[in-house]
Amino acid sequence: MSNSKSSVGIAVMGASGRMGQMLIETVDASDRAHLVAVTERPGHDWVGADLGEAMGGAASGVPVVDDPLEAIVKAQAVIDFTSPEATVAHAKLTAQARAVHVIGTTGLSDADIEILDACAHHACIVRAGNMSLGVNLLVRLTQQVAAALDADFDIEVVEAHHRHKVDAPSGTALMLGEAAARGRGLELSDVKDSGRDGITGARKRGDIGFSAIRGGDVVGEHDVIFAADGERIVLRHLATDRAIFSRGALKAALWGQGREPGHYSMMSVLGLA
Ligand SMILES: NC(=O)C1=CN([C@@H]2O[C@H](COP(=O)(O)OP(=O)(O)OC[C@H]3O[C@@H](n4cnc5c(N)ncnc54)[C@H](OP(=O)(O)O)[C@@H]3O)[C@@H](O)[C@H]2O)C=CC1
Ligand SMILES: O=C(O)C1=N[C@H](C(=O)O)C[C@H](O)C1
Repeated sequence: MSNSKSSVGIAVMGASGRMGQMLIETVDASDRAHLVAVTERPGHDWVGADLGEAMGGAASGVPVVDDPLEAIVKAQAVIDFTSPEATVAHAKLTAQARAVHVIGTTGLSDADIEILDACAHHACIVRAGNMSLGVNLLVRLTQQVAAALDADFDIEVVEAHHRHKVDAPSGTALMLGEAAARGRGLELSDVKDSGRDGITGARKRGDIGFSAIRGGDVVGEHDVIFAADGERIVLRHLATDRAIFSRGALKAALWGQGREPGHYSMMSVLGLA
């Protein structure tokens, strides 16, 4: 764990979560950042414990707190993979503290995103439904392929995740669908077809369909299918290790230092914008 003058102080929200624990490992292994604070939901078993001991190791000297403000005021960057409700509450505080807020949380509503837009007038927010290099490159490729093909090619986004995931379509699937719609010069909301069940009628030409599979420990799999008569193109990303997301999030936290307030995506961080 680095703690030199140039090292960036990071707060991780939702420390006990699948991503929370991965983020803590990634920050600990970095020579450009160090952990200054971690939070958990009020009432969680870990609150009040030493983080290292709560994770089953040696004492780390970092307590798990349930007051987000207590964590945010110590940090130069806040990394947040929690729930939509918690993330919106955290954004109001990071805006006041002028801390960089890296948001990986998915399932945010349009109203939530409007609040984040307002907070981004005061602080740098980097938000993406997927922080991996591979998926962000796939987003770019999806837009290009969609732009090259007409509506004779039906576009379907199929995603698979572990049994604990609570939102669908995944944040990544929505990024891919938005990229496909953009490639065709359309708004996704005008052509989105999600959650087919029962007598749905035939597929509408030009629609972008979404299907979600949930099971086991699947980290995250996404296919963008372009299906025409007689041929199919499939663009695919397979995540096998959550470290791809935490490495991306830490990169965003470092990129955000000294950055003008604004609501940025990983495309900017990765130089793909
Ligand atoms: N953008 C990306 O690259 C990625 C995004 N994600 C997204 O990140 C989010 C989290 O995923 P995952 O780690 O699998 O989920 P988990 O449920 O494992 O983790 C979420 C954690 O946040 C905690 N939490 C909830 N509310 C609060 C609060 N108010 N204050 C502090 N902590 C809180 C939860 O506690 P408790 O369980 O007690 O409620 C839990 O420990 C999801 O939205 C997921 O889709 C995931 C991977 C990659
Ligand atoms: O909940 C997850 O696990 C993941 N969520 C993100 C999403 O909704 O796309 C990113 C990744 O696929 C894992």
